[in-house]
Amino acid sequence: MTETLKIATRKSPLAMWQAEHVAAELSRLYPDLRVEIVGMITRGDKLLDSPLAKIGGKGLFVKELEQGMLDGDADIAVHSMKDVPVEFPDGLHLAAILEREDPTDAWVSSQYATIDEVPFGACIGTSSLRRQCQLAARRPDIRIASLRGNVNTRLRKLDDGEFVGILLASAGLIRLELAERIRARLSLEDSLPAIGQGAIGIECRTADERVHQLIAPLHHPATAYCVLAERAMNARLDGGCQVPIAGHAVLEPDGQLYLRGLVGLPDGQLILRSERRGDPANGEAIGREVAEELLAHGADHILEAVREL
Ligand SMILES: NCc1[nH]cc(CCC(=O)O)c1CC(=O)O
Repeated sequence: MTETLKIATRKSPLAMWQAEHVAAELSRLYPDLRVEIVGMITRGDKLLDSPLAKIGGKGLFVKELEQGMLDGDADIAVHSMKDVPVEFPDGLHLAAILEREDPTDAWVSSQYATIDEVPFGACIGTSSLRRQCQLAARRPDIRIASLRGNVNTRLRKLDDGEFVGILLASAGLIRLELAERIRARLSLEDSLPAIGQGAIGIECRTADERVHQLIAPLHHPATAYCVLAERAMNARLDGGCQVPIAGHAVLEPDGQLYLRGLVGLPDGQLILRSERRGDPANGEAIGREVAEELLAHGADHILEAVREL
């Protein structure tokens, strides 16, 4: 009998692309394996227009996929690491992290090549408090309007003329072959990315040895060191829901892991930053240290204030 592996995924175009990417990699590695994609509609997809922070955060996009794996309807779930909650349910874990795509935030606009060219008081679309906070710090005059929906919906709202430009993850645009819409990639100094941005993760049953062996070659250790450091920082900050937290790690040419973290007020009036370098093997400790320093400078007060908004 042919061996089968079932991939659970959300049905948004980006999620489907990511699941198909993993399916293609697995088929290339194992020509005899039958790979099936099981598209699921999550509560988060149904509630796309409500403020996510108020209805339970990002976990809403993964619960159905996790139940599918626990019930045996699927073997793995493919996620954007940015959207994977800190905790996993009993019986499931994160088993592989793929090589990271461009981690930057992208400026998308038909009118202005850079944000610096945007006229005083114009309106830019983003629903990310993290992007909003860093943008407002640079350009306090700019009006920021909420922008929800999948990548294609957001681009349509831009084209409808609601905004002079919008901010999106470069990785999503590149994967959907929309890279030509990127007018500028924001530097890590101007817009520190979200934890896990640009990386894809594979979740599976903790006890499933067969699946672990199948997906092991997709794991990219350098990306994993960085993403696990970012996630350790996020876990210590308790940044589960939609909060203005940024964190990005890189491996430097000398082999050191370099993690930068940021917590800010959504209006950009206050931004706390911290950074650390160290051995990638200690990435999670580095993440906790960056979080501790942010907390020592008052990050907990910022996060508490934001949760009450
Ligand atoms: N929050 C939705 C989401 N989750 C992952 C990506 C982009 C791809 C990635 O970061 O891996 C996006 C879209 C966006 O923020 O523009």
